[in-house]
Amino acid sequence: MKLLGLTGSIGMGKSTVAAMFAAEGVPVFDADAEVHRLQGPGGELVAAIEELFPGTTGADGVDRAKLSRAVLGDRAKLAALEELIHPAVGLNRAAFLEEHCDAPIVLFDIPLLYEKTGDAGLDAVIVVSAPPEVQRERVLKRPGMTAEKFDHILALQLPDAEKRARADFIIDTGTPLEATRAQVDALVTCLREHDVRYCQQCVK
Ligand SMILES: CC(C)(COP(=O)(O)OP(=O)(O)OC[C@H]1O[C@@H](n2cnc3c(N)ncnc32)[C@H](O)[C@@H]1O)[C@@H](O)C(=O)NCCC(=O)NCCS
Ligand SMILES: Nc1ncnc2c1ncn2[C@@H]1O[C@H](COP(=O)(O)OP(=O)(O)OP(=O)(O)O)[C@@H](O)[C@H]1O
Repeated sequence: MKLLGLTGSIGMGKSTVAAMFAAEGVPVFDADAEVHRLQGPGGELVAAIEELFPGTTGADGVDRAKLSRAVLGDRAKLAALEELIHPAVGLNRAAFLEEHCDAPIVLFDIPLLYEKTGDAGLDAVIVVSAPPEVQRERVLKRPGMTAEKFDHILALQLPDAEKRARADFIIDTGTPLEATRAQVDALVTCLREHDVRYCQQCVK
C-alpha cells in the first residue's frame, strides 16, 4: 500500500484535487472534513471549544465565523485550538487507515501537513499549487473572506515556494480543471503500477 499526503496553501485546490483522486477510486481521508465533524452539531469537541472560547458555539455546534475571529489574530489562542483539534484528527486518521488497509493507494488530504503534521510515514507528498494571483482571486471570492483574513492565513502557512521545493509531486491547479484531472489520472495510473521514484521520473 502507498500512503500519499496531499497538501497546499489556502485556496490552492486541495479539496478539488482530492475529489479527483476519489473519483479515480482512491480512498481519501479529509482532515478538514474531520475538523468540521468534530466542531459540528453534536461534535465531540464542541463543549471543550466553548470552555476555551466562550460564546463561539451554539445549537449547531461551533460558529466558525466567531471562532475564527476569536483565534486568528492571537497565536496563543490558535495554538490552544490546534492542541485540542489535531490529536482528535490523528485518531480518526488511524481508524481510516485500518478501514482501508487493502487499498493499493490511499490519500490523506492534510492542509497543514508541512506546518504541523509532518510527512513521517508517508510514501510521497503531493502539493497543489497555482500562481499567487490565481490563488488570491479564488479565495477573495469566498463568502466572508476579506483581504486582511486572507493575508493573515497566508502568513500562518509555509510559503507555496517552500512547499513546492519539498514536494515529491506537484499538481498544477492554475490550469483548467480538465488539465488538472489529467495530471491526477496520470499519477494514479503510474502509482498503481510503479514505485514513487519511477513515477517522479515518468509522470509529467
Ligand atoms: C480557524 C477556523 C475556525 C477558521 O474557520 P473558517 O471556516 O473561517 O476557515 P477554514 O477552516 O475554511 O480555513 C481557511 C484556511 O485557513 C487554513 N487554516 C485553518 N486553520 C489553520 C491553522 N491553524 N494554521 C494555518 N492555517 C489554517 C485552512 O487550511 C484554510 O486554508 C478553522 O479553520 C479551525 O478550526 N482551525 C483549527 C483547526 C485546523 O488547524 N484546521 C486546519 C487543518 S485540519
Ligand atoms: N485546475 C483547478 N484545480 C483545482 N481547483 C480549481 C482549478 N480551476 C479552478 N479551481 C477552483 O479553485 C477553487 C479551489 O478551492 P478548494 O476548496 O479546492 O481549495 P482548498 O485548497 O481545498 O482550500 P482551503 O485551503 O481553503 O481549504 C475551487 O473553487 C475550484 O473549482
